[in-house]
Amino acid sequence: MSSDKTPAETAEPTPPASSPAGLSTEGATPSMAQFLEIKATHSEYLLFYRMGDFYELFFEDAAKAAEALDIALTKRGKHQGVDIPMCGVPVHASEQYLERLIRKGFRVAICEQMEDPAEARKRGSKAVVRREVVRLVTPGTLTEESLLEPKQSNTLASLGRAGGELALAAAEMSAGQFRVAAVAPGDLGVELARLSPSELIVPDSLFADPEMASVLNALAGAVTVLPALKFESSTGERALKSFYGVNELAGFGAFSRAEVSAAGALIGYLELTQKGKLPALSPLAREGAAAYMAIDAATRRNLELVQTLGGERRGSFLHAIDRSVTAAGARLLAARLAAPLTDVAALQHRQESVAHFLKARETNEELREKLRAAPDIARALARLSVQRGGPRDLAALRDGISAAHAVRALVPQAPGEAGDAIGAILEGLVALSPLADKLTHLLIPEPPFYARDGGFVRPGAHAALDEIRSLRDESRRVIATLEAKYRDETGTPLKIKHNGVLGYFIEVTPQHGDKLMAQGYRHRQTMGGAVRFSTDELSSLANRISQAGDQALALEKQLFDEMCADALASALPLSKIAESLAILDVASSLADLARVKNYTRPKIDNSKAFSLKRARHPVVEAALLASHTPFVPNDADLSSDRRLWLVTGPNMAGKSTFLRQNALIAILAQMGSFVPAESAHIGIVDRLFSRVGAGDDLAAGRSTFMVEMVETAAILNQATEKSLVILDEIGRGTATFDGLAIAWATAEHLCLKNKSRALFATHYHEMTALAERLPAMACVTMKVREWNDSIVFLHEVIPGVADRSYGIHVAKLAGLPQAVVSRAGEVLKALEDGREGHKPLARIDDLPLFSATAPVKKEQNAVEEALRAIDPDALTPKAALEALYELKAKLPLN
Ligand SMILES: Nc1ncnc2c1ncn2[C@@H]1O[C@H](COP(=O)(O)OP(=O)(O)OP(=O)(O)O)[C@@H](O)[C@H]1O
Repeated sequence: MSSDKTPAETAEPTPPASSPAGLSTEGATPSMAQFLEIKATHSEYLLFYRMGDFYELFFEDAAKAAEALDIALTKRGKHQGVDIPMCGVPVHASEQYLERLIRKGFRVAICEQMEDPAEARKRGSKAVVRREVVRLVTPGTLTEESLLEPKQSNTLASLGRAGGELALAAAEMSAGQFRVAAVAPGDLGVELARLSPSELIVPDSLFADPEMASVLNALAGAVTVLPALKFESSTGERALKSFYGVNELAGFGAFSRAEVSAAGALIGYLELTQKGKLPALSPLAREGAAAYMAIDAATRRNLELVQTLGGERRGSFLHAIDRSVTAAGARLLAARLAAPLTDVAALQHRQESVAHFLKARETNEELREKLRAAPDIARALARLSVQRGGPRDLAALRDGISAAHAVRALVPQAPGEAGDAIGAILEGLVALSPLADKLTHLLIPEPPFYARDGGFVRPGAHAALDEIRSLRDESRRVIATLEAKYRDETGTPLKIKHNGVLGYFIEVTPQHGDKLMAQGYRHRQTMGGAVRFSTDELSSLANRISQAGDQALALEKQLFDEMCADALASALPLSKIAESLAILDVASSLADLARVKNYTRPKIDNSKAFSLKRARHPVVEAALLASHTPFVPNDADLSSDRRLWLVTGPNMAGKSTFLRQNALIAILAQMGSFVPAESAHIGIVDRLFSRVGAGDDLAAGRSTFMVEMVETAAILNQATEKSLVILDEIGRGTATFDGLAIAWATAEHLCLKNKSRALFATHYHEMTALAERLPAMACVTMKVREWNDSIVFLHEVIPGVADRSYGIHVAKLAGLPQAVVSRAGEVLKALEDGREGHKPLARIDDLPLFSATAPVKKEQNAVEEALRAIDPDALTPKAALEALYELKAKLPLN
């Protein structure tokens, strides 16, 4: 058996196995046994098994991968008498296949050949090539450019529990960050929503804990369950100490056992997946509690912070405010959006730098030009640190350092208060000239991705390499001369060619073959249309060429390793440069945003103020701009004596837009950005809640109303005097009186118990009566104008109560059949009269049936018509629910 055959090829027939799962090694050949052993220890991974130029997958792995990748599933040999399913991907194109598998939620173990087949044969003709798993590819441990979204960070998180406490650690492998924080059980969902990890490792004991189920289920495919043993704090402490090469962890801070458990398990997982090639991570930093505005997952989703409800980035809040010019800047902006600060001083610091670049407009524009040229230093460095980098990554460092130089020369030290803020950023832009000089000297301007084929060292940069290369090139010229000489000698139009199997050879058409044979040329191969020969002279020349090529490659590889070592020795200053460039990009892009969109600097303090003048919704404003419609700015003032605003008004009048714009502005302000308003004064918001619109959580088996109530419960249980709460049409999903009662009690609780600043939009006009009993509640409404039996929305928030709901007008605008609109008008009148003391249903009974104004059949047709017009495939769950409401409304009353 050849040492490099697939295990399947050499399997001896034995009784058929009942299933490919749980395969035994009984009767297996040595190479099959090797495969099965490796697979057994990586059963939860798809095993990419290196066979020459391919990664091959067998058994169930092959079936799963072939389906996921849409590639051919074949068979290769038999195991215990049964065909072995097999598929494979070429090594050189494996990244693209990996990407697809990872995106589909698979985890992959890469198993390489650790020696040459020839070496294995030295141990005996039946020896198997040594193979080892060199890496486990999981969503949280990716570094490849093709596997990562440039503008999205990729966080690996770890959840630990010890002594009844929980802690979350998070590492950004591709940016080198590493943090840990204790977390209260009730805040776990919020913290995970902020981190939004690509992968969360949890001990099996926690995973089995029913109290964790709803939080962990929300992360679904991102959760990796590991044995609780891996989370022991003593093991964790050892892992951390050895990772940082220290005797004591105290130098990094005082960590609780839960924190050590989470952080230590994370390092352990990196060791497991990276097989010793550990990334460079910053010293473990402990995050203080309450450093960030708490925003739960539902609020993030409802406010469409980073993606719309339909899953698009375009149309999201982040998309509307992102004017960054580098991928690292975009990631930092997203991180700031995910975690708005609660520290006034830190926010003022951020505001100062935005103000500085807003004032220095010309510098800012030049700065943006320079930043645009800055490559992604952090990700290049991460790849190099786990030995997956290439010359292109070294060039990224070279160009990054030079961009940092250019930026430093451009941005002068700022005067006054901005001085501290700008100074702190510029400090990170260290010169690193020796490294930059070396990389510039050695690398060609645009080197290839991989080092394996060479060709990236600049000609003239290294004398010994130049010499070998010229020898190689010279020999190629000698071959051309040789060809001419042999043509003369033989009088044939022979050619000297090269291929991977024969190397260099002489080729003639068959009619000239005998002539060459007669002249003593050495015959090598006869093909259909050609005969191939060689000579001693050609062989020795070919040898020289190939040796020179090998030598050149080895030398380039050595130079590459040296450059990598130099770069990694400067990993810390390099990540500082990367960080400073990203901070500059964010400051300068927020300044650009403020200038272009006319944003203003909010006053931020620890008061409970929330006062905005002429404020706008960043996303709706941008959308309206596209259709040349002006956005109507609105004020908001939620000071203590009118901290709850009850917003009434017809559908489509702009209530939701108004509610959301206030929440978004609070986030913007606490990101350190300027805000879309004429003036703003915001007292730090500790928690932001938003309950808007209807959305089924069918996957979790909860109805619309249940979701609404769960979210409302979370708000009422957690909102504080410093929180901001947005409630849109609470109670809509149930019977009118129940809904009104719940909305009523919720508003009372919010105003009197939570005492939060709150905006409460409702269609229950009855609730405005609450204003008399709640002095801190104010009633506002959306201004509309009636015109020719129709209404015009003015989108202006004014004090007062909507006098009517105009639902029927809106229905008419939406194209409800005229007969339905008229009938609804009659019913409405009867209901309204009913409020004045008559029995409404009796009054409706008194009305002539629909048939009196329009034939019933016609109305049934209207429902049918509407049904026919619906394309279920094109509807979102929300739109479907709304369509259902509309359909019900179209039914004739009986
Ligand atoms: N301030 C504004 N200026 C200009 N147009 C606006 C403004 N506010 C809202 N609009 C427009 O009105 C549309 C409807 O707004 P919105 O969804 O906020 O209404 P609503 O009162 O919440 O309606 P519903 O009660 O049906 O949810 C928006 O899509 C937008 O185009």
